[in-house]
Amino acid sequence: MAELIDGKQLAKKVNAQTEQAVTELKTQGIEPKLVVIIVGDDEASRIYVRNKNRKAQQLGINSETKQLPKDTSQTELLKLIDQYNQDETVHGIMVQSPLPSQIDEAAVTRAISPAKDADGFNPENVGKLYANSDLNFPVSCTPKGIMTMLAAYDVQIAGANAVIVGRSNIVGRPMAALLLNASATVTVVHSHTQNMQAYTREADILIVATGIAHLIKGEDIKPGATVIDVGMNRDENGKLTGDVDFESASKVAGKITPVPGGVGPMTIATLMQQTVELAKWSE
Ligand SMILES: Nc1nc(=O)c2c([nH]1)NC[C@@H]1CN(c3ccc(C(=O)N[C@@H](CCC(=O)O)C(=O)O)cc3)C=[N+]21
Repeated sequence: MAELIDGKQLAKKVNAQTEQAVTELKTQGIEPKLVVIIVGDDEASRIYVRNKNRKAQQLGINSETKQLPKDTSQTELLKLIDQYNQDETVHGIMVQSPLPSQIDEAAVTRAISPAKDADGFNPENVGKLYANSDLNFPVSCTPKGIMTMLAAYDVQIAGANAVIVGRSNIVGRPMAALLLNASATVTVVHSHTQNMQAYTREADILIVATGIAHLIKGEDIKPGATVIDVGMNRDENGKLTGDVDFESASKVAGKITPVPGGVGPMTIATLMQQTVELAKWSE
């Protein structure tokens, strides 16, 4: 049986470090502040945002949620973002997905100041990630949190075959860049890939981020591989399940993340960590 990569437990450790960093910043007169903007009333979004606020409060991070009506225009949203860009008490800004159809997500990511980009989605920061910059800059929290998980569980990255299933801007692409920067041999497979299993079966590190429940089964995994499941799918009963069939996969993998209790808690912990980093870098 595979070793469990316990995201919930690791998130606690990361959060404890963040809390410590917040205490230190406050002695220098800096109070880290995160602003979360929600447009509309998506049920899942509200739950995530409530969890984020609770976590921020626990760690001493000042968090403000700005709830906007679902018919908010793009112009109004961009104007609000600009106000937060100018506000010196704000260190991190994020706009929760999904957004209503009248709003262009790419325009929103461009509008958030790169120095306050809590999600790391601004193209300037994405460019630094791809260029393997050694400057300080924020990175998408889910893949950044996964790198923390791999390090904490002593997963060898340099020279490993890393296969990423999914090519989203939020997970697949930045994950590929981070692993390449850490000297893995990186392959990205996606919906147009022919014979996906031929790739996944060669992966020493397999990251699955597709939104397709149970896409990856034990037979698709190289024995002993590290399997990271980014999926967050709700089944008919509202139960959370990943993109990996944990039952069969955990018999083949060497290390594996559960859902829930894997990548999810690390995403939030990384968002908190990154907010504090943004505050630190703003000095
Ligand atoms: N701009 C933006 N940035 C985001 O980072 C972002 C977003 N929009 N929109 C929505 C998604 C989703 N997301 C999650 C984070 C943590 C859990 C999480 O902690 N999940 C727990 C359990 C949750 C449960 O049981 O419902 C777990 O996996 O153990 C889930 C989902 C961040 N997102």
